[in-house]
Amino acid sequence: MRPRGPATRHLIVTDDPVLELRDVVRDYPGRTAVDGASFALPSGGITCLLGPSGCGKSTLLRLIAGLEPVDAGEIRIRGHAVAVPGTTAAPEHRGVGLVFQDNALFPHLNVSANVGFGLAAMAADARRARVAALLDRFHIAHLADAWPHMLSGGEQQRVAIARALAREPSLLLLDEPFSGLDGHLRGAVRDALLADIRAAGTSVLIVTHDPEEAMMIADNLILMAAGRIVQTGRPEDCYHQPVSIAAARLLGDVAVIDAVVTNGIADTALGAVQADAIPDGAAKLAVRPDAIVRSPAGVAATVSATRFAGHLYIVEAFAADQHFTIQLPGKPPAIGEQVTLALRLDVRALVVRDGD
Ligand SMILES: Nc1ncnc2c1ncn2[C@@H]1O[C@H](COP(=O)(O)OP(=O)(O)OP(=O)(O)O)[C@@H](O)[C@H]1O
Repeated sequence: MRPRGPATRHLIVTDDPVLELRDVVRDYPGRTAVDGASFALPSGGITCLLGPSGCGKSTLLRLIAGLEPVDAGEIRIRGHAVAVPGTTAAPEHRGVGLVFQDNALFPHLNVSANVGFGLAAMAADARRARVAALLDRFHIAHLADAWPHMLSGGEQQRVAIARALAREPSLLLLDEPFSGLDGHLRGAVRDALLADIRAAGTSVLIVTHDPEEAMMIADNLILMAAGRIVQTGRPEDCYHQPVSIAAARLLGDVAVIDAVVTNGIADTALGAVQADAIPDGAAKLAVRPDAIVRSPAGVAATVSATRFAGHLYIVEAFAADQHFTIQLPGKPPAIGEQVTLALRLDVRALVVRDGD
């Protein structure tokens, strides 16, 4: 097990959080899957938990759902402690709804019975009304009497989400809910489903490893790497103001440029930027690829490769012994051609001390 670092608290919104994790740890033999996770989730809205494969996202979701115990720390839902070491409230007592990738409907129950499954304690009339309202909300009323094996993947998903919302949970947990959707329909199907989920007013935590999707659908992001929460916040803030180069990489391509900091200015081959609070000496500048542009007053660079990426070209170039990957719209330069490159004047850059 790794020594634990100092706990960092990530709070997206502090008042009335639906979910709060404090220094949560989950150890498996030989590895710590969740390593001191702390964050709070606001009531309402969609939050995406994003990170590369194996970083601990599903484990964290299982801890929140109550399918596994925590080894250290605490989980609170609507202010109630539901997990501390040695005590794990059962999933059905947490007020969370959970939908896994495979949707896992009960094969021997029709759609209505699947959706109403958790409502056995309700009077029959009230149960029928709740189920009917959910079938309407998720546009599956016409499938009320169908069996799970008769449904498409998208229909099964709607049934699974309606079922998870039947008991009006405080929090809906979705594990990679869109991974099974077909490419060109994916966006439309996803957006329609999310609109229906938003209309239900439940707070939603979605696990995904797709950064573009996460930024598109989330009100807030939780970025995770190697068992740790590395940053939380609004997608725009996480994208433009990453806390580290590793955090920046979780959301997309990053160009890392050598810099030398002197008196709060980081100087690079492509221009200088402000670098307050960074000590003098060698540093790295991290920018999004669109922050490097062709400019007549720029530094001469030699193009070594170009790749077509649909709406733009990815161009590799060398200047001052450094390699740059940039994005250019329109006709690309030829291999071997000289281009002049500079940092965009309004560049938003992360400057870190070399080695950080
Ligand atoms: N029950 C378990 N026993 C032992 N190790 C486990 C167990 N479950 C997960 N792990 C390990 O813990 C780490 C985190 O796994 P987890 O499934 O939470 O990651 P993930 O981010 O959800 O990955 P993916 O995106 O690939 O689903 C992985 O290295 C995994 O092999």
